[in-house]
Amino acid sequence: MTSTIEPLFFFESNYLTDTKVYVLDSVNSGTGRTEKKDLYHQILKPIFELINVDHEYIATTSASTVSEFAKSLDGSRDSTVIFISGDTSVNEFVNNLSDKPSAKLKLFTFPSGTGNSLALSVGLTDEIDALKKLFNSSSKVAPLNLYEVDFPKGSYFLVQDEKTTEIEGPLKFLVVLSWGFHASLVADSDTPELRKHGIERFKLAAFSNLEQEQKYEGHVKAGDELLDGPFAYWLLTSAKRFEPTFEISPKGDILEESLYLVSFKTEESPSYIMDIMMQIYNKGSHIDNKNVTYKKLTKDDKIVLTTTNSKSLRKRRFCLDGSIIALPEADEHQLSFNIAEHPNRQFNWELFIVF
Ligand SMILES: Nc1ncnc2c1ncn2[C@@H]1O[C@H](COP(=O)(O)OP(=O)(O)OP(=O)(O)O)[C@@H](O)[C@H]1O
Repeated sequence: MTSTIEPLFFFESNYLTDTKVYVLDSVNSGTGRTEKKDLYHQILKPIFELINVDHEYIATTSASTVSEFAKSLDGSRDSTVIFISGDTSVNEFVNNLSDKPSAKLKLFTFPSGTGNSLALSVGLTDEIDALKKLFNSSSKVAPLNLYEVDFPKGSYFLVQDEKTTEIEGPLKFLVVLSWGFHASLVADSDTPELRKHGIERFKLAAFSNLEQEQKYEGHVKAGDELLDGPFAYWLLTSAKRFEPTFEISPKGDILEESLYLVSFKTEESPSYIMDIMMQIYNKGSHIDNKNVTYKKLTKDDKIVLTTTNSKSLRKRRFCLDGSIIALPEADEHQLSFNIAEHPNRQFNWELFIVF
């Protein structure tokens, strides 16, 4: 009898020549594009022309370009999609792939958004560093793990506090699903005014949230543990860091099929949230704080979150890789999460990350 051991990742040098190549430039990501700050036109296009990389360039023109592009992929060929974006655009792409075709999809992510947790998680820390990796013959490819969340019926996307699309089925996330303080600051920072500040927008929104009580009532069953709220902070993540120095999950490894629950309860003290945020910035030392829950969850763990007293909009907003989702107006809700058996699949597509 023979047995084979599948490697976690393999070296890959031919994704620019052997697959159909797309460059998806999400032009609103980060602080946007200007004539002087335009990675594709200034750097990538001239190099691709020089070395004859046949590719299709798509620049977003609206909030639906990413999803329309994902829906348009027909799966007739394996493809490589190079994202010049942040995490939200990658999430929108994955969640809008069509359920008919089947092919392999390799994703390469330039860290061109605000948070860039996915790119950071595979060591792509800045655009120039990522550019070197894109052309490096010893780049690696690994399965891109996706996690599933089932929102209550009637939940909807919220863009700049306005209701947009209603959610029709379970959604995938790649790096983070949050509630509480984290979701609130991401939601509140999504205004044209704050977006001009780049990564600082999260800090500005964080300070205004710190002036309000952070009390999100409910409980979570995570594996063999039942944790009672009210929570100030609550999230599930596969990533190690959300920003270069914001080490939310020091034991996290995006290449593993696992999530970490990071949460802490509401306290009376005026400074407890800031103190824990500083510990996160201090090499993730919050995981040693007895008030912080830090728990690894794998595919055998059932995760169910119940929210209570959650009628007010601020209490029922969630962040899905940067997108904001609101639950319908009701006192109580249940959300379930799933770590699948083959987490790098969306319908019949097989997804990989290049780094
Ligand atoms: N021309 C456009 N008009 C309106 N919305 C756009 C346009 N281009 C992109 N978008 C949307 O803007 C968002 C950009 O999110 P993305 O994650 O790429 O960047 P970010 O928010 O700066 O980074 P991060 O998610 O890492 O914090 C996506 O929802 C995308 O669909």
